[in-house]
Amino acid sequence: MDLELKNINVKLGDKNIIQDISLAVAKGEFVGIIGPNGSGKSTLLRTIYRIIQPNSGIILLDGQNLKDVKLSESAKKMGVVGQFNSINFDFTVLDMVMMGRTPHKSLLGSDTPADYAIAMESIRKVGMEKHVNRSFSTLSGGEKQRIILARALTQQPQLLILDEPTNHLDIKYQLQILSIVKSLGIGVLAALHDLSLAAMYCHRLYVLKEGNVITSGVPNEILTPELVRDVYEIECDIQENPATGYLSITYYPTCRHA
Ligand SMILES: Nc1ncnc2c1ncn2[C@@H]1O[C@H](COP(=O)(O)OP(=O)(O)OP(=O)(O)O)[C@@H](O)[C@H]1O
Repeated sequence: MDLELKNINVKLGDKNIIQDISLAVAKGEFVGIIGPNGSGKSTLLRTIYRIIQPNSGIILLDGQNLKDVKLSESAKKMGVVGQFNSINFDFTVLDMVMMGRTPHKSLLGSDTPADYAIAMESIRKVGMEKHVNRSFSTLSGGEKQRIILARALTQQPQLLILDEPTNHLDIKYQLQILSIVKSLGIGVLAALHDLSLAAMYCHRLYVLKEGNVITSGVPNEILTPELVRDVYEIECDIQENPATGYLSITYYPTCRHA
């Protein structure tokens, strides 16, 4: 499943938040969106998963205008891990993950053993199998994040939209979650804050500043100290590790400590 955005504009209140953004995610491609706080990453993703209506522009899902696709149909195809996952009811971990099957069911459809098997496999993938009967609300922030990802995996989506999926996670789970997502081999569009991880996992990056894409391309080609200075207003050094090929980024403090 591929995703294409053509000239998307989003205005919230009296402010143009997203300005004429075009981007594409091909089948099997892991695409990152980076940019400073308030640059419009979440707004763009929320527009794609239909919480926000664009003021103009077209979103195509496998060539079909998203406006013409029923919400229930796009929910089958698009899995979402959003930024805030507060819930008002107390569910068990298993209940929470089983919700991922909902788009695939008819109104009164009941859960089948196959649904449970898919949910358990997703819980195992995120390393939470010991906690299936726990109350979701008692989990730590990172554990909740892993369960929300397991719910999205249970949906068996063809496209995943992730808004800072590694928020709250320790480094082991940051690497694990991004590796799991990449191994799915489906299209992924993820807003990421950590530039080293973005460079390590993403096939391509779009760089947002004040609601505009200022550049896009292969991480090792576009991530330069000049770009980081322009976008984040900080100095850094970027080297490619000759052994791994991964980028190593050293940030310089904005003021020296005594
Ligand atoms: N409903 C709204 N009304 C007015 N402005 C809004 C609204 N929602 C978001 N904004 C503004 O839009 C801008 C972009 O916000 P957004 O959350 O998309 O940024 P972001 O790049 O995801 O930021 P962060 O890295 O901090 O999560 C911000 O200036 C924010 O204050």
